[in-house]
Amino acid sequence: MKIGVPKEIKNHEYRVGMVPSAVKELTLQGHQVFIEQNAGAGIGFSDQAYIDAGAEVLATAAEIFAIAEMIVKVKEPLAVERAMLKHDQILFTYLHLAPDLPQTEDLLKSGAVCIAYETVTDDRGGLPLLAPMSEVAGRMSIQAGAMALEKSHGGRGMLLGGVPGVAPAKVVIIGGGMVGTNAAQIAIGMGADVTVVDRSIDALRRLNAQFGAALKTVYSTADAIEKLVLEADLVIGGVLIPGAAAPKLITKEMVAKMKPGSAIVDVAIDQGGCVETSKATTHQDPTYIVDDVVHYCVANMPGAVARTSTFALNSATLPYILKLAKLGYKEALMHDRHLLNGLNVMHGKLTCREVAEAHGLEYTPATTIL
Ligand SMILES: NC(=O)C1=CN([C@@H]2O[C@H](COP(=O)(O)OP(=O)(O)OC[C@H]3O[C@@H](n4cnc5c(N)ncnc54)[C@H](O)[C@@H]3O)[C@@H](O)[C@H]2O)C=CC1
Ligand SMILES: CC(=O)C(=O)O
Ligand SMILES: [Mg+2]
Repeated sequence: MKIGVPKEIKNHEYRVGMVPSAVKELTLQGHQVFIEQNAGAGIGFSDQAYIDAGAEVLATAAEIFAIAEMIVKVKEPLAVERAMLKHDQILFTYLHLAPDLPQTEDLLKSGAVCIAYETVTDDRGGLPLLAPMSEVAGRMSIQAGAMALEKSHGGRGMLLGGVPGVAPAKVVIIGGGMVGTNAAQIAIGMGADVTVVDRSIDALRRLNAQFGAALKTVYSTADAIEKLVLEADLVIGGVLIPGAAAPKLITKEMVAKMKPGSAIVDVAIDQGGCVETSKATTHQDPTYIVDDVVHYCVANMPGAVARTSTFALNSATLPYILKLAKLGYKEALMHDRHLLNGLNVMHGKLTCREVAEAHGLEYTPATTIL
């Protein structure tokens, strides 16, 4: 198969869809890989490293989209990229379609076969292609929150761990999955007073077993969230209903009643955010203030630590890339129900129920059109 890897163009996005060693796996199996010039340059992968792995370097994204049967990316395609997609071309990347109608409409129009990393599932009920980036973003969320609490960023001027004789900051994490668990690990490590809220008792049980008395766990209700958020110095938003727009668990009224100078890091912003006052920001200008509360809502957090993130992401995606390249999308999807869960759009039809519901569009079960 001909596989194309364009350079990412989102603000401060230095990740790349494939590292040179992954390219080599593909070329050793007889596939052709085309990579855009300088696609990995931001994180130390030279064009020569890709050539040595057997890839061909092309000067522009247009050439990559024109030649490739499968496009492998990291972030959702921006409008200029969407315009280059072709009927029956495979697009394998993060999509986050539920909060993004313009992208959904463009992908439907393209006729492409769009498989979203974030809705691919596994046998243990996990999301194996979201997990590595949630680990990164969960860990980063506490760094970002610690900065937001500094006076110069609009925060209350608090150190997360406090010091002897001064109490630590209160960190409340909404959602105890991958993001929440990794946020808890770092916040506990920094000495903060940490509480995780989840609606899954199993998630709370797992967290309790992992962190013991260092972590408080609370069952998620609107009342519990309100009480905790009003006492919090830092709130981390890490909830997810796979494929769907994030539920707005923190209302603008709650935000208005939060302590002045407190901070919210809404990691769930890629699915629209779980805080009513959240709107997506960029690494260039990551925070803004509403009602004296600092909001950090960067939708591509792992892009800031792009080298770590690219290795972590590509280790997870490579087996699926190899499978799609070897079998083609029809056979690969028909033989792997977990990969099939990743199929969001195909030949002008919406095949992800949650995305269809989010936009009030027609849902077509993938098995009826494959
Ligand atoms: N901004 C960024 O750069 C990044 C954002 N993310 C996003 O972070 C979010 C979380 O991802 P993961 O942790 O991997 O998901 P996950 O599926 O591992 O965890 C989500 C948790 O939310 C819980 N939950 C759902 N509804 C809830 C409710 N009403 N109250 C409390 N808890 C609730 C679930 O029970 C689950 O434990 C996703 O939207 C993901 O796309 C992930 C990576 C990077
Ligand atoms: C998952 C996601 O949105 C990211 O890694 O940027
Ligand atoms: Mg206030």
